[in-house]
Amino acid sequence: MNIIRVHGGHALEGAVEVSGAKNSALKLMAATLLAPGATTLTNVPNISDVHVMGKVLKGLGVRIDVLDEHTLRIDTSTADSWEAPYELVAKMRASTAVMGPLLGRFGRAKIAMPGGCNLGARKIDMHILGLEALGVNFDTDHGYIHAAAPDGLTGSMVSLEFASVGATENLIMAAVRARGTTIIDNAAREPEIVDLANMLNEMGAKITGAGTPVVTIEGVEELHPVEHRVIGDRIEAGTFVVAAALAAGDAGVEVLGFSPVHLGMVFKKLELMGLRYERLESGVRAWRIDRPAPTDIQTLPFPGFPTDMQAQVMALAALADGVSVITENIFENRFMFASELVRMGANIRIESHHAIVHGVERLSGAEVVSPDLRGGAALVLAGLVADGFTDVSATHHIRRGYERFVDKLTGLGAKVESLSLPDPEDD
Ligand SMILES: CC(=O)N[C@H]1[C@@H](OP(=O)(O)OP(=O)(O)OC[C@H]2O[C@@H](n3ccc(=O)[nH]c3=O)[C@H](O)[C@@H]2O)O[C@H](CO)[C@@H](O)[C@@H]1O
Ligand SMILES: C=C(OP(=O)(O)O)C(=O)O
Repeated sequence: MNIIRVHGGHALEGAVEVSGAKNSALKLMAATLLAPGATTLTNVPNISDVHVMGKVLKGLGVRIDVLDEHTLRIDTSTADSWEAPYELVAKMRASTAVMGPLLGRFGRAKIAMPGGCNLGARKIDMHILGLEALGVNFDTDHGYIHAAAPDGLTGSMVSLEFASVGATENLIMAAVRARGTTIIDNAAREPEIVDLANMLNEMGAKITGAGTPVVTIEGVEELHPVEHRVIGDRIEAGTFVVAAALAAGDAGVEVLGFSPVHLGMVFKKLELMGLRYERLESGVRAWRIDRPAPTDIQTLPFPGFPTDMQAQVMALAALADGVSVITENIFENRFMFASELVRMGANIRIESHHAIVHGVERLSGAEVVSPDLRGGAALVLAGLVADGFTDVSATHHIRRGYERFVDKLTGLGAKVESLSLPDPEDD
């Protein structure tokens, strides 16, 4: 059993460089399918989700050369399959991001139905409705979605019921090769979507409005391979900013390699909780908050407060001087880590999609289970300031999205170790 053991009470100092954004890199990798030839992606995070997307692409006949730890040369000229199998989609839902590119390239895709995951049901009905508007027929059997556009894709007007990140991305990636113009209304505005549109435009696509609620895509005949740098990971950055808010020494901690503009609402809420920070050329320096003020947060699509930062900020609110209310509007199961935080002495009551967090003066180290990616990271953060040590298990969730998390924290002066312990189930 792999665990992360965190010894509380060690002040953080120095600088940490964040990796490329998981949620950008995965979609950029999928988008390379649209440009036959070799695209080079730099600043790719070395995380397990990227390895899964690599397997998905290889299964489609793509060749991937790892030029260095963060640089992938992805040659899609040999792609000859359009199937994303169950074993990979079940491991990582973002595998469904190949649907739009496969439709754009081959006019067909066979994708395992993703099913639910530990964050909730996570349907893909909006992806399907949007692609149907572009002329795609869907059929499902034996757990697979068969998508086909026998007459090619045709540009259309698509209004999304909700600003879904994945649906917006799949639609953009299909529409770049459609005949005519596609307009996506109520599109998601996340920075990773802007990164995707930027790369596609470098490849020869004609996309305007990415980062706004109305994205217009004029279809083109072909796209060509490029070299593109993945943007810095705003969620990894936000995680380290919360680490600083909990545990930085007097000199503060520098979090580098991302754009603070991508975390506007997170900084606004953290400032109201007492965070002091200064902008640097490629990041921020942040200081510890002596005793955080309580907060009132609701997760929303960008530029609202990101659901992917909710758990980390709840770990901070657990130590606030008062009662915080945190409302989760995006994923129904995203409070699972709260009961683990309660094992560490937090006082949290969940009422439907609201968490009422009564701040306590101290947390105490305990054995806890990482229920998902961000919940796991939040438990490690809580361990930084808990009395004694905290053992966080199910660390594979954390490796999905954090490159060398333990090393980066250790580099800041935290006492954190990766350990392999005998599994109690084996006794
Ligand atoms: C790999 C990746 O980029 N993941 C991010 C992406 O996930 P993802 O792209 O899956 O998130 P969406 O924005 O699509 O989902 C938002 C909500 O809409 C629902 N929904 C979505 C599509 C659909 O067809 N039908 C439907 O009901 C989902 O179940 C969820 O409740 O955006 C989320 C919201 O910012 C982030 O938390 C994830 O980190
Ligand atoms: C929810 C997340 O990712 P995914 O959509 O890949 O599950 C996340 O990055 O916090």
